[in-house]
Amino acid sequence: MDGGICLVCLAWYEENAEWFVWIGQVLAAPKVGTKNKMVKICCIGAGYVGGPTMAVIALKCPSIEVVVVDISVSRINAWNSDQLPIYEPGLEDVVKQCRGRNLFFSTDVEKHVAKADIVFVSVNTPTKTQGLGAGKAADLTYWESAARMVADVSTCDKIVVEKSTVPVKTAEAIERILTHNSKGINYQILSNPEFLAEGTAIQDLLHPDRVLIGGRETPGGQKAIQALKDVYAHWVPEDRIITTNLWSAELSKLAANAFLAQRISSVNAMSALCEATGADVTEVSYAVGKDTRIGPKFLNASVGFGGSCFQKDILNLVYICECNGLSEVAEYWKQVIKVNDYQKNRFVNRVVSSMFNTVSNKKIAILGFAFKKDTGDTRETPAIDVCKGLLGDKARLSIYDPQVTEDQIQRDLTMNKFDWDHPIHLQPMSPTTVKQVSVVWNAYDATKDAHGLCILTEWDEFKKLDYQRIYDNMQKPAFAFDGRNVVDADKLREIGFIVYSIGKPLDPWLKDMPAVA
Ligand SMILES: NC(=O)c1ccc[n+]([C@@H]2O[C@H](COP(=O)([O-])OP(=O)(O)OC[C@H]3O[C@@H](n4cnc5c(N)ncnc54)[C@H](O)[C@@H]3O)[C@@H](O)[C@H]2O)c1
Ligand SMILES: O=c1ccn([C@@H]2O[C@H](COP(=O)(O)OP(=O)(O)O[C@H]3O[C@H](CO)[C@@H](O)[C@H](O)[C@H]3O)[C@@H](O)[C@H]2O)c(=O)[nH]1
Repeated sequence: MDGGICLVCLAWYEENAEWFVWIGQVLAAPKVGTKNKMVKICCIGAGYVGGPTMAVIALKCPSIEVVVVDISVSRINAWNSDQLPIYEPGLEDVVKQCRGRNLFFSTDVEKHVAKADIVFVSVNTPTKTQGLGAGKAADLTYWESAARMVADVSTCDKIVVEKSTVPVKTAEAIERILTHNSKGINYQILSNPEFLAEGTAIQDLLHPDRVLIGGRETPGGQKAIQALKDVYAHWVPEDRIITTNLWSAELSKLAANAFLAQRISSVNAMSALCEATGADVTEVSYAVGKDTRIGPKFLNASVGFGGSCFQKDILNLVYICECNGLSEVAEYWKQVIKVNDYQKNRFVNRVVSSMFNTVSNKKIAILGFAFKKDTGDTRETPAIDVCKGLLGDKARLSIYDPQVTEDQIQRDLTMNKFDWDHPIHLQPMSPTTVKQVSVVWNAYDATKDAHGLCILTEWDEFKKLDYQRIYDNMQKPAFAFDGRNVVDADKLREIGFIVYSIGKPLDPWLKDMPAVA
């Protein structure tokens, strides 16, 4: 009789197995964001992304407690002081409104991770410098150690959010680490890549074009997506919150950066052709960008793109393509970086060849060192390559940037490629200095007695300088090389400068100089 009942049950269970699995997953999904429970968010990594992103979440969600944790004591101390560790317009105001209310910065990583419902992981994911995939693949050491720590210390169910930019399929690896010894704790992994740009981070976070959330297509995964959506819904319109599967979200981040960087390399490639033909790259960009299918943004020719993301993420994409046997696709994206390197070299060659083929012992003023305006960030800034190129030709450099310290500049000019994003280099380094380099605190000191000046960052103040005063205090002939097309070249020529602007018809002086490779 008993056996008969069991058989009936079994048949019924088999018929409804899918339903049972669904119910099981819903019950097992992390109990996050349920009514009457204050959601606790912890973000691992208090850097350029973790700090501003969490500050905006805290600002917009007063009912959520947000703690940002980091292993770097100096960074956390700075976040808790009046001198925030990063410069971003509007950031200080947001932090001041929330810090101590529902926004906290701490080095007590384990304590805060243990209790959090949602853990964002926003640690650095630099390019590997050694071993398999060195120079291309993403180094996930910091991500992996963060994930292992989460698994070790967790005391409640968690949604773990990939905020860092990671290779596609990373979530699978993270899932394995978390669930291998889960001690009954349920984890859901979400991919929620960040699209903010530095210098406009707060505005980008307050008014994002889109928020992307990728998760598993299981009921548990969907529930986790909804919990994160609920956080963003405090201020982001629903139609801007896109949900996808995990791999689409991970890959979309790399794709977006590759597309953006590709536009810059395209316009920079055109700038070389403009110089050779007498076309003007600004006019070409304007005409091309007027096509609504192309659009006007991100078409400014420059000395090259910089920043911690574009090169790293494209190299990562190239590596993933190669690993998947897609060598033609890998080659296609590699070209974006090759053109960027070409553009930086072309600029250095132009400076040297214009100045009688040598800058040895000549003073060159470098105006701007950050990778773009409104940030003090120098990671992968084109200024590093340009300065190293000029130093290679034995120039003496006098550098001015309104937001970058002497210590940072010296460190950047002595560091090896790809080393900058590894935590050991976030610590103070031995005071090796490049003797041919001096760092000054205004553009007039930098240019005094200089043979030439190079504008490498588009800081607004460089548009408004008194170029007559600068010219009067420089050696003659006085050269101006505008790597960002910020100055009025005609006005400078009237003053007496010999001017080079990226992608513009060449000054007669430069035309007569030997061809630039
Ligand atoms: N900078 C940007 O504009 C930007 C924008 C979008 C995405 N991203 C991506 O976001 C991620 C973070 O970038 P970032 O610019 O904020 O980097 P960052 O170097 O400024 O910050 C990362 C922080 O993580 C900390 N950290 C590393 N391992 C840790 C650990 N195990 N526990 C605790 N803290 C740890 C480091 O000390 C550092 O302070 C990267 O993957 C990057 O590609 C960056
Ligand atoms: O028309 C342009 C636009 C930008 N740049 C240069 O490109 C680099 C990158 O600029 P930007 O993209 O504005 O700054 P990032 O902070 O590096 O932001 C990029 O990288 C982030 C990290 O992944 C992403 O989140 C952002 O969406 C993406 O724009 C800088 O050197 C700019 O000067 C140009 O040369 N020409």
